[in-house]
Amino acid sequence: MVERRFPDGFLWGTATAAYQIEGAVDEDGRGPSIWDTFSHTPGKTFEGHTGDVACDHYHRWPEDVHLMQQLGAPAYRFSIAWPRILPQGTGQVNQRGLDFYDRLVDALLQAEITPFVTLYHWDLPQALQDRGGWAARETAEAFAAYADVVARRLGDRVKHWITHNEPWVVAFVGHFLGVHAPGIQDARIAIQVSHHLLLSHGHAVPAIRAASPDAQVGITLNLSPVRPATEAEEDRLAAQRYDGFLNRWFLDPLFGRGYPQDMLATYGELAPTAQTGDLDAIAVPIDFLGVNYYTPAFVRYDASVLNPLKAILVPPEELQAAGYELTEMGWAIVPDGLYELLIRLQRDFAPSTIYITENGAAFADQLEDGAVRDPKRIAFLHDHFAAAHRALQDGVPLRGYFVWSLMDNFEWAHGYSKRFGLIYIDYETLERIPKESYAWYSEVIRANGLVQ
Ligand SMILES: CO[C@H](O)c1c[n+]2c([nH]1)[C@H](O)[C@@H](O)[C@H](O)[C@H]2CO
Repeated sequence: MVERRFPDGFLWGTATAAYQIEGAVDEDGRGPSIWDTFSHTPGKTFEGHTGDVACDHYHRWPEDVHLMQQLGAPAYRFSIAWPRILPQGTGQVNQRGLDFYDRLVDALLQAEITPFVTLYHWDLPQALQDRGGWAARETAEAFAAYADVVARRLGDRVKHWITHNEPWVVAFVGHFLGVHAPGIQDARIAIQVSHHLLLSHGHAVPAIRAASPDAQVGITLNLSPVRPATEAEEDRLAAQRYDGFLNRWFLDPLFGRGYPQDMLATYGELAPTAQTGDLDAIAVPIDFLGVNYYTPAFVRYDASVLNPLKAILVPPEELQAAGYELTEMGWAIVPDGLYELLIRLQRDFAPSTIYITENGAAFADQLEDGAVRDPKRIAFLHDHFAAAHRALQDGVPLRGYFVWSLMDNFEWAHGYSKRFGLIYIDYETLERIPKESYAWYSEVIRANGLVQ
């Protein structure tokens, strides 16, 4: 008996990203990306892992589409590798790169799977980085030109487009913390990068719409409810600043409100340089908001003068001591955080449509007697699906849910040490082994709801 039934036509899916699964980094004319450079730089990734082979999806995609078909998920979110399409970032188009995605899209449609295409999931062509990368305004234009090339080739069949995956991570993990490519540690550059990413989104949307009639176009943000560590005034104010840093800095301009005044004041002379018309371009109406949710942000005041935010995240061990169960990433498991986030988005921004474009968890999956029993992932997904269902009942326009991830893959700086997949990858043989959660999710999709 289905206790929590989702609306008819609800788009259940899975998600991946090019650099994390494809491999074949030197094949068919692909150029190097900043993640090729970064992962090959000693000390940057777990045990020097790279995406050179990854899951070899570039060659094994027919098997992977078959596994999606067997799962029964009606949608699949994947990203296109800019360096396969424009190896130098601009200029000469690599037709063999377009051909790969053309074949993949046709196979998905043949399998009655709706493709959701992410145009940028962090693998900037190295040639563009050599010309300033996202810190250079020209890269925003290069992105719009890349989007145009891809949409012209696939736009007759791809009708769901995501310009960017998580501009906050690209800007602040890649250019402030420096633990993602390109490994820059500069707050001013990071804030300027966030502006150029949003600007590139604003210029890409009209290009996609022109080349892909009646398409739905959106952007995916990593968003979290922000919870103060204590009710102390300084912690509550720190949480407010962190909410501006993580959430409102992107949501406000995308929904036509410009950059939040409190954050411009907090950033002071670190604030981005914008040109006339930039904010109007960024505020181009979108058809949906993609939400990546994994865990709330628990925040406390930090007096360090080197930290303009004066707010830091509570460390995982403290959360564990406070009773939270953690995933292998050290992220607290808080399904209600998803409900809280969705209700807030509906209340404060009222997007016409929301897709959860990523939600999932890494656990210490073990292959035993040819099987992978992952009850923690089943419990994680069950409880987050239930939270999404509650939000739907409270009026949130949620139209789909993409589990991260279809298969274990290259988890950025963690390399292959963290497993998020519904399908286990044996990295020795590249064999695909569906986990118990794969069968469980298949049942949820078939029932279009939770059965208990
Ligand atoms: C706080 O988590 C982030 O929102 C986030 C988590 N994740 C992501 N963003 C990225 O979009 C994926 O490429 C990662 O593989 C995935 C799992 O780490």
